[in-house]
Amino acid sequence: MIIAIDGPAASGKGTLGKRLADHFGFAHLDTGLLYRAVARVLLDRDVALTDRDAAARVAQELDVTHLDDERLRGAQMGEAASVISAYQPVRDALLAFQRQFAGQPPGAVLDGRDIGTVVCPHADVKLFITASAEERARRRHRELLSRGETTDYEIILNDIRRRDERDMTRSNAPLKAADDALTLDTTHLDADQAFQAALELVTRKQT
Ligand SMILES: Nc1ncnc2c1ncn2[C@@H]1O[C@H](COP(=O)(O)OP(=O)(O)OP(=O)(O)O)[C@@H](O)[C@H]1O
Ligand SMILES: Nc1ccn([C@@H]2O[C@H](COP(=O)(O)O)[C@@H](O)[C@H]2O)c(=O)n1
Repeated sequence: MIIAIDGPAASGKGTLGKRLADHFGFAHLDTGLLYRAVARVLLDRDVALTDRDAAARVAQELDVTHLDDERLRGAQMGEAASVISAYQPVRDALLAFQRQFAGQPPGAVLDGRDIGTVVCPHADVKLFITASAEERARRRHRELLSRGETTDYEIILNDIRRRDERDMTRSNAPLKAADDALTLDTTHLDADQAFQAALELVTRKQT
């Protein structure tokens, strides 16, 4: 069984994905980490993010066993990932791994921007998780502060808006809900309430 979760930055996709995976005993992949990992290698090597060929090469050679580096979760990496993820050769290079991951028994939960539309168009359940930009910025602000990053709420809000705009308007695999996705607005739901609502949607879809 495959559960595909898409949505804009900091909407809670990863949190939900992990909880759903734990609940069902499935594997979970936060696909944003793949793009963040490509960006990290480029930044570490001082390669310009505009160098599409270099980005594609890094994606082709990416070591997917090292996605637990805390640095990947920082604000700079999210922004850089959003730039290089617009390049089709980068996306192509990461596709096979994501599909292979999705195919593992007894099931998998993948979250990202194009899971229901491109990576797993035949997923059993597709969720599109949203929340207002202001609420998402509040969540990310809290998260970054707790991780020791000095950040300003207004800067985060602007970053989120810019990243959403870039992700939604790019020509390759833009962020959008699949036609058969179930949308869940979590603006007024805490993490537990969002999980319960998502679980209900998944269960209803299964029966
Ligand atoms: N419903 C919720 N209410 C409040 N906080 C939440 C909720 N869901 C997630 N969070 C918190 O918001 C932050 C962002 O959540 P998460 O990382 O799951 O979002 P995401 O959509 O996966 O983000 P990204 O697209 O950047 O990877 C985390 O600190 C998480 O603990
Ligand atoms: N399936 C995906 C997942 C992510 N991206 C891009 O990576 C950026 C970082 O993702 P996070 O989920 O970790 O915030 C994101 O802004 C997208 O540009 C993607 O294109 N496809």
